Amino acid sequence: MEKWRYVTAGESHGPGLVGIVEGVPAGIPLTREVIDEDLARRQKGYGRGGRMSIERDRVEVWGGVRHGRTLGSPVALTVTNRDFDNWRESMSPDAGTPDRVVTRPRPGHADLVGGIKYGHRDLRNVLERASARETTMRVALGAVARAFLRSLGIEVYGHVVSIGPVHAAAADYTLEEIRQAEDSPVRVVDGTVAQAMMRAIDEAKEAGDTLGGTFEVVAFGLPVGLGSYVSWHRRLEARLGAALLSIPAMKAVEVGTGFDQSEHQGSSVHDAIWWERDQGFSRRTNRAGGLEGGISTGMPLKVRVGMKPLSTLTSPLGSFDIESKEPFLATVERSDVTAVPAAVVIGEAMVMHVLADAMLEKFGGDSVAEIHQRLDAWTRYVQEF
Ligand SMILES: Cc1cc2nc3c(=O)[nH]c(=O)nc-3n(C[C@H](O)[C@H](O)[C@H](O)COP(=O)(O)O)c2cc1C
Ligand SMILES: C=C(O[C@@H]1CC(C(=O)O)=C[C@@H](OP(=O)(O)O)[C@H]1O)C(=O)O
Repeated sequence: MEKWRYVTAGESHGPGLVGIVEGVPAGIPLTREVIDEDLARRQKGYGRGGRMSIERDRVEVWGGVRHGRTLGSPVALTVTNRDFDNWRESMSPDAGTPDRVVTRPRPGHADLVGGIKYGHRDLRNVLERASARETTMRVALGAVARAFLRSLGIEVYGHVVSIGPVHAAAADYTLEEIRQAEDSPVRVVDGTVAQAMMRAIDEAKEAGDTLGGTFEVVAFGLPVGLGSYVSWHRRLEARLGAALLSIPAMKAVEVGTGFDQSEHQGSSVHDAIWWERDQGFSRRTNRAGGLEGGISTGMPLKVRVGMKPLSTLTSPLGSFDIESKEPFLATVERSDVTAVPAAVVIGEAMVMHVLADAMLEKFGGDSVAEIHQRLDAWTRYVQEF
């Protein structure tokens, strides 16, 4: 069973989002400011639509934290949807006749298949939860995982690699370099491509279209030995892949130089093993992206994610009304043009949930101090292996 378990609830235009994470060790330094920082990071990014100027995501802590430290009990969080003020009637939980009924499914969104699956003839009942608004709470809970991992010397950050056709140069960035992407409106480390990315976003907007892209998430400071090859569901890349593909609009995950590896010979792909008396075993390259046999190697863990262009287009695409069965051209009032910079922060959160779980699985413990002791003993063992 998973050691780090979390659940979220809440609709996009309802009162807000709720989340609980269970399995959080005691003694982790955690404040509202730390969580709000990641929530604010998720709201940023050139190409977001009107909704982000309405929301000012701030967390409320309902349990699990006292005087800036976790208690070992479940951590319970909420975030208010400010937009709910404009939707009070439509989103009321009380009995009544729904207004603002949606009968025109957007190609590429969950509207049609969700309606068929759940028997909803008002497709608002689908889009309210399929919306990526829900990822706000994954990021809030992910900030709890960040605080836990940070207390053990692990840092997880990401950056945009491409938006539409515009690619940043490939590089093995340090943590400090990746953190600099925060100053970029498109969350890109390579500042030389930022303008071209923003131009591509402007052009897509002008054309009533949308753009996808790719981003990278890197975890620094991981010990050797998280995950396992012994069963399919314990392989760390399988767990990371599932977590990352669970983010709306994510369609591809690559570990290390994954796709490129398939085109080269083994001798130029695998990372040679090195040994030194003081340091023990290490690698001088990291094409594997920090994983071998589903187990962390101690090198930075690197995953890349491919995001599709958003489906709500202002330039219309063909669809049929589910009531009248009349064809129509799907159009909208409000949507993001691209959300790749925001998706980076959601990707970080999903990686951190997986890593928090893997750390608990390997090192157990009810308090951070206890886990620290086990991690230190393990690190000594690995050095001497
Ligand atoms: C941060 C973020 C923002 C998004 N914003 C929009 C949006 O404004 N309009 C839209 O149509 N889809 C948006 N999406 C994508 C949809 O939520 C997603 O396409 C939909 O849930 C269907 O799921 P699928 O694409 O995985 O099949 C966004 C996704 C993310 C991660
Ligand atoms: C609200 C968020 O993203 C939303 C995700 C989304 C979608 O269809 O996924 C559609 C848009 O919402 P709306 O229809 O209200 O304009 C985005 O703004 C958020 O990220 O917090």
